[in-house]
Amino acid sequence: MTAHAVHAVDLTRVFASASGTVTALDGVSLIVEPGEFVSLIGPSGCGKSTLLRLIADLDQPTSGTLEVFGTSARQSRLARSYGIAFQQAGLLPWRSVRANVELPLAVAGDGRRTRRERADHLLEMVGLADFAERYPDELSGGMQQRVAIARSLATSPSLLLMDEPFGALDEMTREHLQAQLLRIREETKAAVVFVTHSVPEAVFLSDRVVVMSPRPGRIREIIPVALDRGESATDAAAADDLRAREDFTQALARVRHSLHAGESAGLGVDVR
Ligand SMILES: Nc1ncnc2c1ncn2[C@@H]1O[C@H](COP(=O)(O)OP(=O)(O)OP(=O)(O)O)[C@@H](O)[C@H]1O
Repeated sequence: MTAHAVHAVDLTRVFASASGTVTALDGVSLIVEPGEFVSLIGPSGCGKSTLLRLIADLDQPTSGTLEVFGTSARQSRLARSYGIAFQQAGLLPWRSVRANVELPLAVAGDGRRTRRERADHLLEMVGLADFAERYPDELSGGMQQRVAIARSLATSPSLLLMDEPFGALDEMTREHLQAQLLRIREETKAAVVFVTHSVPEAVFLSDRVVVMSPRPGRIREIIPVALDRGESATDAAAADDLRAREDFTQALARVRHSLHAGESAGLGVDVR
């Protein structure tokens, strides 16, 4: 039997601070299957980033168990099973675009030629082949984010962890990158855990939307999204059609309803 991409059971994370303790996650259980796209959505402070950081082994749970591809999060990190992209692209300004994408491969000890071939392939994939020699501050925000996504794919991860990667971008760029992400995911077959504040973004991208609630951070509901996305990954008109379709707007309504089910829900969430 193939291992789950992510298998979290009863995860709790309590932070101690001068003003008391904060239960960022309380009894969170979640399975993400290989190749599955799962979004985490919920009001500010409901623990989305905390959950992502635990999966990435950037933080440790207070209690509960967590496996990534059948091993500990730490082993999975060491095996380079996942790539990470955050809201800020986090590129190194003194390295060219290509050198930024090559960085994880350089860290892993890959040779110069392998690195270059892989980086050029990934830049092609995100539509930036002509910008390999440029430097990050010569690129727009959307282009920088595409470089960050290319970099997160450098080691061919089976899991992508993305924390609001399009959060700082304008609506047009955002929708364009959502389509690119759909296509990249089709090509790489990677599982994705994707944190967002946008209901339409979550519905457009996900196989399942995990709705979370705060204080303490819990999973309120997991909503399956069964949409035939057709050519949306490659055809902007098809993506527009999808966003106007009744099954799409019904899925939006379903997620919004779940978000609003709690008294404090809706805060910090884009429910347009
Ligand atoms: N290192 C930390 N020390 C203390 N408290 C923390 C720490 N990290 C997170 N928290 C608290 O844990 C809770 C969950 O935070 P988290 O960042 O996971 O929420 P989030 O859902 O990602 O929020 P947002 O949507 O605003 O990014 C919050 O109350 C936050 O203040």
